[in-house]
Amino acid sequence: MEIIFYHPTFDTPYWIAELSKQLPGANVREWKRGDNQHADYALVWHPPVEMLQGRDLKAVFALGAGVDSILSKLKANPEMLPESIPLFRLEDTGMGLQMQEYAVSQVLHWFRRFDDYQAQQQKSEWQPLADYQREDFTIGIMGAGVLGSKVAESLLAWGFPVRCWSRSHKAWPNVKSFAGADELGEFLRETRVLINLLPNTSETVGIINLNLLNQLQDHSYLLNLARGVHVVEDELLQALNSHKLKGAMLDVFSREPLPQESPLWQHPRVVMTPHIAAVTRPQEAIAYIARTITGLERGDHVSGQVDRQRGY
Ligand SMILES: NC(=O)C1=CN([C@@H]2O[C@H](COP(=O)(O)OP(=O)(O)OC[C@H]3O[C@@H](n4cnc5c(N)ncnc54)[C@H](O)[C@@H]3O)[C@@H](O)[C@H]2O)C=CC1
Ligand SMILES: O=C(O)C(=O)CO
Repeated sequence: MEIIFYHPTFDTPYWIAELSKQLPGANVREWKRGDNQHADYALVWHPPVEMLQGRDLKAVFALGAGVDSILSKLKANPEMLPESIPLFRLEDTGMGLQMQEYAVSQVLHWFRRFDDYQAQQQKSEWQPLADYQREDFTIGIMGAGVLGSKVAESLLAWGFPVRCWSRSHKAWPNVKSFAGADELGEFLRETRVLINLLPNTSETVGIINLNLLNQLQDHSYLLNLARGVHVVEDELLQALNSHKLKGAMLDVFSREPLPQESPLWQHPRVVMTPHIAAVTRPQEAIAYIARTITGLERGDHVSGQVDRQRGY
């Protein structure tokens, strides 16, 4: 079995060595420009079109959870990967735990009013504030998929009321489930902390706009862990400046790196990280890919296949 690997920044020799260990019958090689030799599987992130085009592959694996970048490249170059070749993505592989760490730490930061105490400290002000109550701190998770479910689990464990919104209803214990455009308003009405874990699709671009933010509880918070294009950044600033939103923590931006001139950098109630909420963990990802390839070779049903029509 022949496997080609391409990632612009990963430690390619490590990946090749580990994949070779876990798939003993496979010959794994780094794809380099000009390599037209046969391959059964391709493991990729931001692949050049010529890497995939015209190949008779059994499957392609995206080396991340979101497949928006590869699907947008496919839209511009449909011949890069015919529909008959399945595309897989990473399901969790250690990203769920990282999202839990991120979400829990920031929700607790807001809940314990550390943002207010930081602002007071800057004014040398010693002033205990009233506690927030959990019943006024409903967490609303948009995108109830692999990562959304992990985040919901972790916040339930801290005793917060949790609700989720997705395409179809979920039967998760102790989580109120809302689905589709018809139930979005009801989902938002009681949400105090909105956590975004939607995929980037034509239906979700710009979904977090002023109209949506205005439907949240007053003095709400936004945690964007998914993609920058979900948020209309000017409208987010309007919601912050009107104090409809008390704070926002953003891991992702419509342009990355965030341009120096963006007012988000300096906003006193915005905190940010440079797209690190959950990164691909090589060991877990390699184990998942090896397991999935083994399953595909046996003809088993395996999970993680992207529905290209749906866009995730
Ligand atoms: N910031 C970061 O470091 C990372 C960000 N991500 C982002 O997180 C996203 C989610 O990842 P997973 O949970 O693995 O995806 P998933 O595919 O398991 O879950 C997606 C969820 O969104 C819902 N959804 C999709 N379209 C919808 C629509 N139009 N209306 C309502 N609900 C809709 C689906 O029903 C599903 O519940 C990825 O697509 C990626 O963009 C993923 C990993 C790291
Ligand atoms: O896996 C993804 O989709 C990511 O955004 C990784 O940072």
